[in-house]
Amino acid sequence: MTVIDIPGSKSVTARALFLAAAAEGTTTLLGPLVSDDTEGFAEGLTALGYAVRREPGAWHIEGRPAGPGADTADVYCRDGATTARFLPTLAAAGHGTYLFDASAQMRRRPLAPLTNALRTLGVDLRHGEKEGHHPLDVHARGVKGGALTLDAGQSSQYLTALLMLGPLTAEGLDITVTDLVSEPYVEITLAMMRAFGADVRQEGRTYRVAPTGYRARTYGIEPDASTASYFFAAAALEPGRSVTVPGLGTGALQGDLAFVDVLRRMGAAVEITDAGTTVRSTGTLRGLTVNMRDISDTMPTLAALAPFAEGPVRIEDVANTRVKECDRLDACAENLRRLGITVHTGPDWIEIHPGTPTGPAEIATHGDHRIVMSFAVTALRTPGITFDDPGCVKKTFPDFHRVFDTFAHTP
Ligand SMILES: O=C(O)C1=C[C@@H](OP(=O)(O)O)[C@@H](O)[C@H](O)C1
Ligand SMILES: C=C(OP(=O)(O)O)C(=O)O
Repeated sequence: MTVIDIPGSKSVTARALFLAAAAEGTTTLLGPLVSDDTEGFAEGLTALGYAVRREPGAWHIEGRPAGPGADTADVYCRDGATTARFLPTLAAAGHGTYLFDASAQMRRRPLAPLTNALRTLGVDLRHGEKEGHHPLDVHARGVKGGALTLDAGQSSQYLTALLMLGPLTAEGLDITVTDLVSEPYVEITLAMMRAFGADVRQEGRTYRVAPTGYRARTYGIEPDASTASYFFAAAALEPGRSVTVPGLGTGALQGDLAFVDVLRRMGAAVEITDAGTTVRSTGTLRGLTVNMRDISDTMPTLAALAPFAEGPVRIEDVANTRVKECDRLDACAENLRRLGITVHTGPDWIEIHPGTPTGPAEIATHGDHRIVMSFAVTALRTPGITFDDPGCVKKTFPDFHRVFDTFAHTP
């Protein structure tokens, strides 16, 4: 059995940084993810005038309940959608003029439902080049609050950003969603807001947030469940292998841990305890049809594992994976075909047929960390796989190649 220590969750670290910055007092985050996304978030906070002190294993943030310390700031959000969507929302609660920009891909990714909602709340917000996209200027003068209707059918991050804004408004916020993807990420948001002292209630499709502000605390970041999926998939693939990820067990916040239920349906042995999760190969990997709307960051992991299943693997309801770091449905199909695998795709689905992937082949990463980490699983059984941009794993797991290679060579 191999035990793998997975770095901290990107989603939990990003929320914790927002909540800590908005809280009364100084927060210490234990085990934050150190990667391009979360360093970009922390640097964005620093640019906005928050005091963030980073030491190995612990980040300390002095909260500013009244909003950013800077009157003006230029914030570069890099490639991280949590940064690009959460930070302008945090800044809106303060007083000042803040300019936000992001990577070329992040500029392409949608933002309009969030920025329109902020405008409905009275925030003076202007898009610099294209309506509904980065770059944007926020002329902040506090947010009164009120009621909103939101379409979060393309990204739950719009809802998360607005929920976290709620306690910082003068009168509170009621948000009614007409559509919602990636719902388990909203559960993370609600749990973490409450852990920082917020009063937020869900009544059907309406979320009611009271204007309480947040309280600082010491907060431990759990390992990243999406990152763990590559190791779980590798364990399910390799006869005789098993992997245990400590710290991701029954109490885990992240919905992406449900990826192990998909592996269980395919034939892997899965055990989830209070202490962690273990996946073991049984030598069987069945095909299946699975809806991954709730856990779509693990769609590429399953797609890359799929050729080794005994029957076709069909993944449904994942349209929003087309607006992530790349168009992930097309990127998975393109790369599987490069390996000689038969694949069909539709607007929101992909179907992968059993086959023996054959190299040599270069994987077109499209700068997407998840394409690299997913096809590293395929590469365990496919000699000759290389990546056109292996370094793009820095977005969430800079040390991925070393850790995965060590894992692959440990019996
Ligand atoms: O809130 C979050 O931390 C995230 C929500 C999900 O995005 P969508 O809601 O856009 O699917 C997920 O894909 C992303 O990696 C992180
Ligand atoms: C989609 C992702 O990231 P984000 O939307 O936070 O940029 C991801 O990490 O797979």
